[in-house]
Amino acid sequence: MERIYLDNNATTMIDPEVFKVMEPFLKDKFGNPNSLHSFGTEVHKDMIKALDQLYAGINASDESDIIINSCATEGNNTVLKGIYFDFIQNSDKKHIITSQIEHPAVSHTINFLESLGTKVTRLPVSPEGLITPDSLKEAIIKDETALVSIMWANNETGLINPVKELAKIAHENGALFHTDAVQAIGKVKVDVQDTEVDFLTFSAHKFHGPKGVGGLYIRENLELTPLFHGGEQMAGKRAGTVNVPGMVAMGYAMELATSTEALEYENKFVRSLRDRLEDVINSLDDTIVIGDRNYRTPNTILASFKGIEGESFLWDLNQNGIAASTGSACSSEDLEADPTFVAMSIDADLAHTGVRFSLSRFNTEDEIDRVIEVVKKSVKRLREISSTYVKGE
Ligand SMILES: Cc1ncc(COP(=O)(O)O)c(CNc2co[nH]c2=O)c1O
Repeated sequence: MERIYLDNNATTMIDPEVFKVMEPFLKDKFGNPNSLHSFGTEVHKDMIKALDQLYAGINASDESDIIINSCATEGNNTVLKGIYFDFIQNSDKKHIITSQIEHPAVSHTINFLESLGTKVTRLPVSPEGLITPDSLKEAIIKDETALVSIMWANNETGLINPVKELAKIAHENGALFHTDAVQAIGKVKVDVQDTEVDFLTFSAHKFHGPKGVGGLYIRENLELTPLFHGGEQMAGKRAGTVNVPGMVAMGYAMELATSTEALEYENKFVRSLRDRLEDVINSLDDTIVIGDRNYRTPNTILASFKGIEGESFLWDLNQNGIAASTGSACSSEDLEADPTFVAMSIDADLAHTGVRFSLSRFNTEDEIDRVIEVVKKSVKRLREISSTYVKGE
């Protein structure tokens, strides 16, 4: 059976063209870039090219930093624990503001910092599922709030937060602004100069690069105590031998994912596939799609099917060769109601029925045609055998 992959918010396939660029650095060009001999120095120009691609991809200024690390989880920890070391522990600014719907890489790290004495405010989402500037204005404490950390786009709903406005409010009150942009890169335009964010994190495997490599953007004239200590790699900002194959691959993946043509393809063709599937889901009885599609990343649907446990639906889809998820794979084993649904005060029984479909540029019209047929049959079958579902109740 041909399998259909619709879980791209969890991870994406490496673009074959990216793999071609990466392969030599997994074979002949294996040198340690810190080595002074030719095996080390011969990879420098490729690393510089990769950095140029990353800077261009998010429109970072030459004076800013992009640190190559292992993933967005590391980047989020670096920012949050760096703020703890440099502000919470060593200044009058002891308050961090975040949201109730961050990925665990942010929320669990902030929970840990709270256990160490950090004052934390977790902003609720609006009924539309967004973090509003007004909610930040109410919570921020001038010259006491050290950092505001709000994700650019939510991994479960795809909903996009107004990071430019939120960063402005943070700066007006003497706070720095971090955004976890994992779900935004390659889907919407990410411009760190236009939005004036101070820290931004991303992972290559979310935009058709390899797993195990990510990036942390740090605005010019800012420094944080590093998470790792050791060698002098990344000018002492991130110790450890650089993952050259991953870095080179991530640079090219960033170029391919953020070009004007790529973003146009994502927001026209991929979105048209998403909208076609979403329209069919909306046509089914007792289903809801979370969030206004015009305020979501173009590839994501988080839908709730009354009377059908999310896990059961996923199993049925998987039996038909279709890969989706109940939300973040990091918590897909967790049957707790999806925090996003709870934060948006969606009925508890619906919160257990969330299924996320996340498309990519590698999906086709024929695939979506088959997904639509399977979804309609699965929903019908699962409701027929449901002991709780009564149409319209
Ligand atoms: C918003 C966001 N931040 C951070 C991460 C962590 O990225 P990593 O460090 O590269 O693992 C993810 C991964 N999100 C998901 C992983 O599986 N399903 C998801 O939605 C994410 O979606």
